[in-house]
Amino acid sequence: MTDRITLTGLTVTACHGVLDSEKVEPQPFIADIVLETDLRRAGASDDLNHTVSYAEIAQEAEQILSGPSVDLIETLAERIAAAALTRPTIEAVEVTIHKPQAPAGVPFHDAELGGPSVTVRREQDRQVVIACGANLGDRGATLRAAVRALDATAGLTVVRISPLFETDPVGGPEQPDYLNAVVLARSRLAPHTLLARLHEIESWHGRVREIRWGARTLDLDLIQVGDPWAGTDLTSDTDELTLPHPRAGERAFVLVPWLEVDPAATLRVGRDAESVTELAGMADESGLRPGPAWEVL
Ligand SMILES: Nc1ncnc2c1ncn2[C@@H]1O[C@H](COP(=O)(O)OP(=O)(O)OP(=O)(O)O)[C@@H](O)[C@H]1O
Ligand SMILES: Nc1nc2c(c(=O)[nH]1)N=C(CO)CN2
Repeated sequence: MTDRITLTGLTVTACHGVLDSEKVEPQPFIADIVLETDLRRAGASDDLNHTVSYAEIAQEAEQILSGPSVDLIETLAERIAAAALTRPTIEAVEVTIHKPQAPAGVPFHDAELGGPSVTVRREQDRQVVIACGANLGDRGATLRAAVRALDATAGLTVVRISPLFETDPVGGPEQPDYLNAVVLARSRLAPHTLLARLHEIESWHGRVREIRWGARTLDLDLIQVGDPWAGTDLTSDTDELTLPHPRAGERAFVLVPWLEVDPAATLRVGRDAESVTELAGMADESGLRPGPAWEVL
């Protein structure tokens, strides 16, 4: 995403440095912070909750800069970047720390903006689980194209693709059998950006939403973002986006392919990270059969 929020010239006088004199004689430290984040939703809604408050980021950085003394400006940059990345909507952050009056034994031309600086860039990197299904048209070709489109998404890398399963439809009106698969990916993208991308790929394949659980050319569901076992997964509880996917834990057509790409997978159920193997053991697997090989599609 090329959208950015930029904070330039945040200045704090503090005692960071390797030299003993720097520990007692305050000098200015200046931070420039660039947050990479998808601003389309906030731009459309005018809602602060859909973006990141620059004031919050600035105050947090100010606290780090005026906090306990450290030796290196690298440490300050790293800490500011790590704090910014705790927000789910920030895809990446670049932090530059200037130390214009650093005692380096040489004169710098500009006492306010010259001198040494360090820049670090850190990216979000989360595991993403996406369930894919199709039961209209050339199901295999559609799923193949969808996986390609996922992998072509900037900020998302497909890591593993499960085998295809031929599955009986679960719920909804009478309809043809599905082909289902699960894709494991890594991504820096915020959950709403991921969802928007899944909808975009669905729409390229003529996906329409008329009947709940009705037949569809392509269905891409966001099952989980982050790792519940490590406590790093993201949750969301709106109709627009519910994370983890509220019905994933009982769907054999999601759980069984998921185990193929991650036998140790866990799914958040309430406060717990539950083993997907155990959940699959409780789900009704009778409607699942091996599907065609991806290679023959
Ligand atoms: N985790 C999620 N993944 C995909 N869509 C979601 C998720 N949470 C909420 N939604 C919302 O659900 C709405 C309906 O999605 P969709 O048409 O794919 O449902 P469905 O596949 O028929 O049913 P189900 O949600 O049971 O799989 C979408 O508008 C989407 O915004
Ligand atoms: N077998 C099968 N049944 C379903 C599927 C699906 O992908 N496979 N998707 C649904 C809504 O997402 C509803 N029912």
